[in-house]
Amino acid sequence: MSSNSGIQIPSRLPLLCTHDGVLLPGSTMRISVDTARNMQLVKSRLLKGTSLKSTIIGVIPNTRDPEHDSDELPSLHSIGTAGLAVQVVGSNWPKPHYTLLITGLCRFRVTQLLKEKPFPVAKVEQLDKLEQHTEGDQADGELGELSQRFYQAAVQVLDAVDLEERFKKALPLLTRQIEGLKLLQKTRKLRPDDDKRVLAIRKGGVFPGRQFSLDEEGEDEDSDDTAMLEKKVKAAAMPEAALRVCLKELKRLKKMPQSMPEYALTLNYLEMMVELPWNCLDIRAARVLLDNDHYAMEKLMRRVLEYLAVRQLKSTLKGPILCFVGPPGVGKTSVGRSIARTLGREFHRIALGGVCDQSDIRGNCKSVRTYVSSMPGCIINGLKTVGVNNPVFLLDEVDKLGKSLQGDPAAALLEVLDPEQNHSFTDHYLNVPFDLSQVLFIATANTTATIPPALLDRMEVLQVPGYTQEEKVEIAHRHLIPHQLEQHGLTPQQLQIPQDTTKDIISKYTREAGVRSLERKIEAICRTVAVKFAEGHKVSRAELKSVCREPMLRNDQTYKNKKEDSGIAAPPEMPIVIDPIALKDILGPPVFEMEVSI
Ligand SMILES: Nc1ncnc2c1ncn2[C@@H]1O[C@H](COP(=O)(O)OP(=O)(O)OP(=O)(O)O)[C@@H](O)[C@H]1O
Repeated sequence: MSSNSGIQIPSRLPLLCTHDGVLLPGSTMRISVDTARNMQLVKSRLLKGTSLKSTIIGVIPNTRDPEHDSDELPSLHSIGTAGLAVQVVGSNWPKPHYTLLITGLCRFRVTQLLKEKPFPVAKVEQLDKLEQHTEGDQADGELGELSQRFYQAAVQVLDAVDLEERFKKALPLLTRQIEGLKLLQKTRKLRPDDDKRVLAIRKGGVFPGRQFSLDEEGEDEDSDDTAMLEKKVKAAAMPEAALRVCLKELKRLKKMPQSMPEYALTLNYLEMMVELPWNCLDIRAARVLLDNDHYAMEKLMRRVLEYLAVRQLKSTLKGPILCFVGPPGVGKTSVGRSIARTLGREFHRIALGGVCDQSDIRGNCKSVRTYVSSMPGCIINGLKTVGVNNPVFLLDEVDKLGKSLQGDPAAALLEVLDPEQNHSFTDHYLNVPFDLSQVLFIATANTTATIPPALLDRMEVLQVPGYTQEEKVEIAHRHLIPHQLEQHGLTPQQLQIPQDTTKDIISKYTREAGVRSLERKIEAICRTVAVKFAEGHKVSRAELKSVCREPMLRNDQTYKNKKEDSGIAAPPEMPIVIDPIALKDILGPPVFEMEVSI
């Protein structure tokens, strides 16, 4: 390339129109000249000229068939290649023609056609700036290096005179090229949405060794990509050992030129690792989830998270099972449900209240399987319902287990909860062992006083105390009201229950440690309002007013008159705000009076 440096083509060039090939800079081709215009050019320019300049002509593609070449000059392609006529050979057979051997020098653009006859001459602008490709030029450093590498590879192949040796030399180059293309394709498939990084890899090329970064921005994008990958690796909740391997690979990846085939392979590996469902508990995510579901349960949640974290570290842990003890309606069942959701497991509640027969736990006797009444116990039934072997089973009301002549259900439950035995739990109906070791059991009770001591011994009791009035108000507004609105197909834009109304519900209509009655009262309000909305078009406004107070009374008199006169009211105006009068209308007179100290 450096041999071409400094070439300056003349600003006017005679144009040779070709129709059977395109001359490209750097290539040499034979051109057959037989049209009148081209013959004229050869005769008067190439054969008569004596200077080097006279042997440079413009070769321009012209698709027109020479058979139909007329006097009229066809419209010319605007870009052509200046070529050096190295050889001219003439012949009269089968018809007069010349054969030119021409080497392409550089591209040019036709700026003005100066004359058409006897052959076209045009004013041209040189396009390839050959002089830029000289050594030492700052902008050309990488191109120079590229051409150097290309040259060395080409010389290697050139030196291989023996065909077998030539194959041996050329094949690895070709294979590497194909390998690189395949890797690029793979990377593109792997991250179809991330064109930027494919582009960055493509820019890097597939040459071994130093990375040819043609774009500094590309490097920045790569470091962004590895940073992103690092984040994903850390967030993938993989076990410690896997995380260590990933971080090591990531470190290697950062140092690796992306042009190396191994780069794409490592990237592939890491992408795969982050996408695997590691099924590990992300304690931080679990905390957020549990906190979102419940209010004022920090202590209980902290212990639950500790319990889950320890189980995650040691899945074979044969520790006690958790038992939530507290008054009704404080959220014991719903915490159990949230734990299942957090773990991504199925949830099943087994009501133990009133169970007094051990066959309720472990099924009817195998010998009477054919009897109509024979059936599996609640554990196997539960597993059948959820269809997986690792659900969360909530053993509700363990304190209300009974006892009868048919055997002690607590004894059967002991077997279920004992990690030493429950991997081969035998239900009498099935009569084959079933592994319960993957099931996560959580028990609930209102009091520990009536839990059989042997069972209590296997449990870690977590007290769930009742709530204060303020906590109940918060629970109502954060959880109960939004939940009930949703259940009744209502929105906060349709129904609003102010905090003062909630306080009234708590103090005048409920008397409980938990929030179950409070939830029922909110449900009653939602139900009434939902019915009114559903009947909206049939109910008169006056009727509606007797139930709900509407704060946004419209001032539009025509609207009011129209509605009141017709008696066929439009849907209630929004939002409906439940004030003390509306509350009394819906829930009736207060059930409890405020206690006043005298
Ligand atoms: N802290 C809380 N935050 C949000 N919702 C709560 C909270 N405590 C209770 N609830 C809600 O109150 C309702 C009753 O709770 P839940 O049925 O879990 O009570 P429980 O303690 O299991 O009662 P029981 O002992 O009668 O079975 C549920 O809708 C639950 O979501």
